[in-house]
Amino acid sequence: MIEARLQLTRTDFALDVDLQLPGRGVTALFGPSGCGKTTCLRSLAGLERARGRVAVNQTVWQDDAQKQWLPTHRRALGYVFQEASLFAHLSVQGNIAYGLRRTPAERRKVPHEHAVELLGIGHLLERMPSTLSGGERQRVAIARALATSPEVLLMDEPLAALDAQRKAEVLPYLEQLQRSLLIPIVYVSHSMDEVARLAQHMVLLRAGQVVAQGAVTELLSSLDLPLAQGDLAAAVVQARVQSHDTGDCLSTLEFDGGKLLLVMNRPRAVGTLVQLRVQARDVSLSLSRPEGTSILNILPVSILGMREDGPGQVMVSLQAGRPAHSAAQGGTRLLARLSRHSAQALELQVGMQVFAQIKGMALLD
Ligand SMILES: Nc1ncnc2c1ncn2[C@@H]1O[C@H](COP(=O)(O)OP(=O)(O)OP(=O)(O)O)[C@@H](O)[C@H]1O
Repeated sequence: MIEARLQLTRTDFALDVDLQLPGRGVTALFGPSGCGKTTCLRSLAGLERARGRVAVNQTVWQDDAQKQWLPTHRRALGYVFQEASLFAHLSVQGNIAYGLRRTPAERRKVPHEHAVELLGIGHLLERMPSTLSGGERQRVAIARALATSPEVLLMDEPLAALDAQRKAEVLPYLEQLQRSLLIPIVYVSHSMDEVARLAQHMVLLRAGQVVAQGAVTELLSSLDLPLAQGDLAAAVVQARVQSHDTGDCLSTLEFDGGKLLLVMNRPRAVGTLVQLRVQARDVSLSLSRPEGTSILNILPVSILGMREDGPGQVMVSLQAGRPAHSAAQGGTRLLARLSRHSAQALELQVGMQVFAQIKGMALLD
């Protein structure tokens, strides 16, 4: 668990946040350019001198009320910058060993071979940084940060300096880290695709303040947040591959709310976890189950909320798998963007059970 209360004032900017971040998985710091994501991350690391309190797993890194302050090198953290900052005069092996030397023996929990293996850089150990691609350099920088056995990994847009191909090369390693590490990762990004793919938790920042923090799937579909507004609004669905029909290239995916069918040219193994992005504009609603339609995915859903969304449009938040009034937790959130005319014609109301037709969805990988 990471708790941080941070305040910092600059001429044109003030950071004032109170964060409670889970002790596992990836938390994304998300928001528009200049909202304070990097400042927040640097303040957590002690690279900026914000006022307040920071505690990681009950270890206090900073508490101004108690006049406590640990400098960055005494905080058990790994920091990955946008551009990998490797020591040019040291080999890959030397760079990783440098991180290791910095760590007291009693704190070494991640064997250096494990960091090397997780990032797939075993074959690069003798190489010098100048001979590496951008993606490889960044993987080495992440391994070096991990080799220090941090209690938390702080990453500031680690993919931002990479082209699309390099990004695609590094992303699977980040996913792997997320799955196999027991430490939390705080990940700055302004790319919703990255957030949807990597993060389970999200802090939404605007002008130095927290607009909302919570599960990514919930924040994406909260009608009172800007993420669930406009033409690009989308929900993320976590699912598991249940079976694959090779004849039709059609996979059946199981999720908390039912089953979905997806044409997959490159089928994933049964049991694989996948994430799907379902755009609000690709979901339409009907009062009864449509028949004789080419649409593969039709789900019974209940209406959680509705909100005007631009001229003549309505955004509807939906719950698949559990009735809206059910006390049971769970189910999966979806969004549908409809014309106000249709919403009125169907007399849609909060709490109603309807059918969602999903015209398309994208696999996030
Ligand atoms: N060293 C600095 N001195 C003065 N102002 C700064 C400094 N660094 C950042 N700022 C300002 O502080 C605010 C927050 O910057 P920050 O870099 O944290 O935002 P961000 O959300 O990470 O932005 P981006 O997505 O563009 O990287 C901005 O208004 C920025 O101009």
